[in-house]
Amino acid sequence: MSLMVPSTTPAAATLISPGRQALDSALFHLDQAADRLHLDDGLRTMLATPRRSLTVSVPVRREDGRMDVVQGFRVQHNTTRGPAKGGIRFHPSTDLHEVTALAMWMTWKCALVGIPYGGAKGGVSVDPASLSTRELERVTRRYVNEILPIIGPDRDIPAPDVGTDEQTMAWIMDTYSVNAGYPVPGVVTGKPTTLGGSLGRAGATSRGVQIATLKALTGSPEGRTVAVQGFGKVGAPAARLLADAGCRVVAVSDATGAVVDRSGLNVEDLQAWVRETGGVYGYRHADALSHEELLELDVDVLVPAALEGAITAENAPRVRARLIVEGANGPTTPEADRILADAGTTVVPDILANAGGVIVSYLEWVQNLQACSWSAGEVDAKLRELMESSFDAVAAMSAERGISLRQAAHAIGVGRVAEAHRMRGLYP
Ligand SMILES: NC(=O)C1=CN([C@@H]2O[C@H](COP(=O)(O)OP(=O)(O)OC[C@H]3O[C@@H](n4cnc5c(N)ncnc54)[C@H](OP(=O)(O)O)[C@@H]3O)[C@@H](O)[C@H]2O)C=CC1
Ligand SMILES: O=C(O)CCC(=O)C(=O)O
Repeated sequence: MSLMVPSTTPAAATLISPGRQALDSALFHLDQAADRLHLDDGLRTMLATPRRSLTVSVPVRREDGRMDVVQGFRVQHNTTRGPAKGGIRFHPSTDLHEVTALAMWMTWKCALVGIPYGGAKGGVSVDPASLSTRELERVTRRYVNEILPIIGPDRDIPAPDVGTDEQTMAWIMDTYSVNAGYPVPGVVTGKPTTLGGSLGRAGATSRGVQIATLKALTGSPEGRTVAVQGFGKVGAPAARLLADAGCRVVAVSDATGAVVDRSGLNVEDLQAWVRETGGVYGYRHADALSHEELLELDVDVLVPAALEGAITAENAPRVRARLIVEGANGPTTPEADRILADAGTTVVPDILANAGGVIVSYLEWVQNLQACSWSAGEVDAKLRELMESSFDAVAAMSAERGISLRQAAHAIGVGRVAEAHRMRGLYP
């Protein structure tokens, strides 16, 4: 049984919303893994269907007194291996399909790296840049109040994603705790360290991207050229860490534009420019290029670290990077994957490459539950161990079975969740 039919032409893809395309991709990869694992139709359907999906209306009182209403979502895709876990995204194009896809990827990711969680994701269809800090706080608190009955340290633990940050997590912790009547730091991860956040969480996803890149690059990273799409919480520290490891970061982009310097960007200086001006656009010490050109640069490594659907059937034939390390979730469509595989390009898939964030979220949650705190070195050592062992398991299966790293990662992640279903007897 096939769970879906992916759109096969670029023209067809443009008729479908980005969220629906992301969900189609997620279902396509599940389908492939289910075939490989010989899962029966009932189990396949269970794994394709979210356990719980909540859509809420979030009224926002604007500074000028107007009242807007935006949509919010929390999808718990699976809770068979443990409480649901996953970030909260604030973005204007977020919809239920996108959040469902992202929640499903969280399930496989947590299973793949062996942490005791299911998968979830949340989102609010709002542009955070268009709101004042007070409006943002009101949206966050109201959204959390609406999803309150289904979250909690034993149920579902949110974290940052696109458009949210440590401050958002602090408001979530506070809103939940005020309702509970006592402080509940373990309800959310990615908090400021003053509220029980873990050392190392802020850069954890990027550190994982660095570890995955260094594992995937055969030979020394020295002088290897890198382009990074997205210069936010994942992309900017990833660029910096890859430069620290000896790579030459030649181009980065954000929503404002893209910049290139073949002799190597000074990432720290560029971060200072972004803090000052709000984006990479106009950076003095580099040339401008288009968003599309960045993805097609002749570089050793491309790190997509923005949104889904960046590399498609349309632009994949022009992608020249030999290695793609997916900092973002779902940046490569299944059609693009096939084109890249035929061209001999290695893709380290999202559920492996960007797992550093949820790994350190898990470490933060464990510290919260035990009321203790670990040093930055302890956290980094555990992160490194889990990233490297997960990478090795995926690479070994890929080599053994002659399948892509993405297919191997999904076979392991989906296989572990399917096995947990069988053991619990949820599927008699
Ligand atoms: N934060 C985390 O811990 C984790 C995040 N991820 C994934 O990583 C990705 C990025 O998340 P995160 O860094 O947290 O999000 P942020 O909101 O911090 O950053 C997103 C970045 O993408 C940029 N961007 C948006 N649209 C484009 C575009 N068309 N071209 C180039 N850049 C663009 C934004 O630019 P601008 O600032 O100008 O809007 C911003 O620099 C997402 O896919 C997320 O799901 C995965 C695992 C964990
Ligand atoms: O840290 C977490 O719990 C989740 C991070 C996340 O949203 C992701 O890995 O996509």
